[in-house]
Amino acid sequence: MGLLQLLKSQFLCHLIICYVFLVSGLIINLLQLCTLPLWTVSKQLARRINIRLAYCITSQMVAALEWWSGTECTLYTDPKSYPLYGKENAIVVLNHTFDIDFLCGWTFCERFGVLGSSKVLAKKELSYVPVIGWMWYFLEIVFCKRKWEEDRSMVTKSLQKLQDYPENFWFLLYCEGTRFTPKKHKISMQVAESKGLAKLKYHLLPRTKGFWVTAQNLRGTAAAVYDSTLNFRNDEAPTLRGILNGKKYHADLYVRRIPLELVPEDEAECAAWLHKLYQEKDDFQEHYTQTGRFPGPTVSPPRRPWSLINWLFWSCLLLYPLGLLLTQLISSGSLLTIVASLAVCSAVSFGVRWMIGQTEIHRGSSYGNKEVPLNNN
Ligand SMILES: CCCCC/C=C\C/C=C\CCCCCCCC(=O)SCCNC(=O)CCNC(=O)[C@H](O)C(C)(C)COP(=O)(O)OP(=O)(O)OC[C@H]1O[C@@H](n2cnc3c(N)ncnc32)[C@H](O)[C@@H]1OP(=O)(O)O
Ligand SMILES: CCCCCCCCCCCCCCCCCC(=O)OC[C@@H](O)COP(=O)(O)O
Repeated sequence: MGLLQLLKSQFLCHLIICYVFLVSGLIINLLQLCTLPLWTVSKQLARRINIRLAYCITSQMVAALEWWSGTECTLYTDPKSYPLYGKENAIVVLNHTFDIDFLCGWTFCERFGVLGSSKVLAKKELSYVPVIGWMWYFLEIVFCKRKWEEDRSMVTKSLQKLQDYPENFWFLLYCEGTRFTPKKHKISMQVAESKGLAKLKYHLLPRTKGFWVTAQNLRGTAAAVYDSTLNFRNDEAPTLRGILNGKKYHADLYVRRIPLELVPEDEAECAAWLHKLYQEKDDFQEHYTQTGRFPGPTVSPPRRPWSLINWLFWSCLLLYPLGLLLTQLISSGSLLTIVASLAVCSAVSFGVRWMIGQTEIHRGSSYGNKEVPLNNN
């Protein structure tokens, strides 16, 4: 293990990175709160400011992946579609298989200049996560309870609000609705069988309602669906803890650009279209398993310096007062202040561990885990 690698694996380094992330995140959340009065005066200006503030948070995590861990991201795509990425609004359909698939998504957003503005149909529970979840309120992220009857009108309203969004965005949909586990896969394949649908080997059965409502409400706003299939080389199982430890992964992403006009408007036809899309995605994953690559030509969109610059900025801003504080603390020699400081460090460490836990599949929800009574007619 090299010296740099040894340094990256040190708990103290992680604590410093997490301190910068947490404190800068809370400061940005506060600044976002201060933009509230602006929404009534100039909604578009408030949105543009919030896009930039959100970028300051999410790009720190992207910087950890790109610059700290040095993870490589390769894109497999049609060269004719490539120039359009980042220049139009799009609905992104991505497999939900890895702890950090969302972070790879963010990384591609960063490379195409849409990181601050990108959106997702996210489960309501994530809105309570400090920093990220609070930031999402101001980004007009669409939340769902994963109960269609309750979600229908709220999701529709939130999507309609995006029709006059001032900057290009990608709207991410994990149609599987939850992350892949063998148990959830087994249950969803029982549902597939009962519906007479072909079985999938690498994906859960997609939930079609969210996709249909998104396609319907973003027609005329989004130009295309980006069908995206992600995998990692050498059977890597990447985690956020691995990224913090400086572990380098190799992400491969296959993207097909499908004009939104090709997605049927009728709900049942749209559902059938999505099921067929997932069967194709499954074939791509099979191809990857057999050959170690996706079909078609590759490009490696270059990493941009902005995520690193932003990270260095916040580190300098927040580590200087921390250094001063620690020096004063040690020179004061007061046992009480030292104990209080250790308690604050433990709180930061505990808080961040809890947040990292949100990204771990083995701590995932029970959604899709329960056997459903099947109608085999
Ligand atoms: C490559 C570039 C990447 C770009 C990235 C861009 C942007 C990045 C931005 C942000 C990144 C942040 C990342 C954060 C990630 C957070 C993501 C999440 O929180 S995922 C979870 C929430 N999202 C979803 O669930 C979306 C998909 N779900 C749906 O669309 C659902 O339909 C719904 C709208 C949520 C409603 O949920 P509900 O449970 O009520 O679903 P349904 O009505 O569809 O379910 C009933 C239906 O399904 C059948 N059924 C029953 N059991 C199963 C099963 N196990 N599997 C599949 N289907 C099942 C059941 O028979 C019913 O069928 P029918 O409709 O025919 O009656
Ligand atoms: C600079 C780097 C510092 C890193 C240290 C701090 C890390 C803090 C990380 C907080 C990240 C919070 C964002 C969580 C996004 C999780 C996305 C996700 O994958 O959600 C799962 C849902 O889709 C489905 O849920 P399940 O039904 O599978 O359950």
